Amino acid sequence: MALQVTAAASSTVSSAPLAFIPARPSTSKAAMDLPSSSSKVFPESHRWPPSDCPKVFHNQYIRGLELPVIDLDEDERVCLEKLRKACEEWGFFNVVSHGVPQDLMKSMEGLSKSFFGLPVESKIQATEGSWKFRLYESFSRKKYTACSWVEGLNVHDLSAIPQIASCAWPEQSTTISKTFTDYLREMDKLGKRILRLLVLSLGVKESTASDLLSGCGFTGTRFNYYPSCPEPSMALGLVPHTDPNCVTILHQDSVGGLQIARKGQWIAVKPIDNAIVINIGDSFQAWSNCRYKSVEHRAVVNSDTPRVSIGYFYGPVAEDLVIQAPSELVDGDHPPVHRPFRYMDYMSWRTTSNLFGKNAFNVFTSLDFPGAAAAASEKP
Ligand SMILES: O=C(O)CCC(=O)C(=O)O
Ligand SMILES: [Fe+2]
Repeated sequence: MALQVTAAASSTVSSAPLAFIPARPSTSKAAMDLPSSSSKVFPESHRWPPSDCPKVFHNQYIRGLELPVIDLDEDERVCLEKLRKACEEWGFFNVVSHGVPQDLMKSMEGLSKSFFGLPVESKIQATEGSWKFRLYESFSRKKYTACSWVEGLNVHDLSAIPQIASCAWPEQSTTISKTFTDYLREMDKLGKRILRLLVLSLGVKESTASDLLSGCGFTGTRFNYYPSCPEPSMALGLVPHTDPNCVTILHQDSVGGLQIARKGQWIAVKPIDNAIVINIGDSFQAWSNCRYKSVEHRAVVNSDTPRVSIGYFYGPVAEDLVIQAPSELVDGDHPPVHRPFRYMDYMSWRTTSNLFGKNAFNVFTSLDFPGAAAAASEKP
């Protein structure tokens, strides 16, 4: 059975398959290939096939195609209406008056830059264990032809904070642990607040959504560092993808590089001072019965200025939470689009599937899943 969402997603710009070559260099090989960011040599390991290369510059913003801005201090009814429109039309928006102290955001940005500025060996040493340090690699070695122009630090376990702080900044580890913890607490508060508003903006009562609201929390955070790149038009910072969780909170510096797929083109997102970018993840798309969609996005790089971004992923943490649209969102005009699923199963599927971009989600949640599973084992 053809899925509504599959059809919609296939019209996005990024559905063009990224070339598939199973063998990829190991992390250390990729690191060895990578020149220091000041070098003018572009390593072949990072050259993407022309069809995947970005044609829109990091700062090629289009007037009139800016992300909606939601002021969280506005009257709740007005805010919900704007939110609904932003989610239906974009799947991405900026929030202002979000309550996260500006100095905390700047401190975190500074810490992130300071961490990525450490020698490679120190970064690897400081992140052994539950921190996963990804060095110039694509999300999955199996899936992609080339490495991404990014260093990424993924954190799934908050108890690792003191370890990284004491390895990376032995002299100030207590203060730095506190900054990390305070920051993540603020992100958690914001994630909770946004998820509730999203539910209400769909006209669903909080009580109906209680399983979702109480079953979501921190599913991870990722620090991205994109060094300046001698050949940005042949490189990708992050490959096109959707986020699997419910709500992503993206804090970026002022350089620019985030691009989102919209109506067949890539739109460069202009950073706004003190604003935070929010996007809908796959799990919320499923819960909303596809009223709100997760949107493919990517990061491009530039030749002048390194960039940092910090993604905070808020989503299902309760193991027994089944992601399923509430009855208010299913009717004759809105038949069920996705099958119910558990987040952990979806995450396992993502790591083993060969599908790119949003296709992994579309196939995994399709209502005729057994047939779709066979399709997924084929090369895209
Ligand atoms: O750096 C960016 O702008 C995008 C980051 C992102 O999409 C992610 O970490 O999932
Ligand atoms: Fe993302």
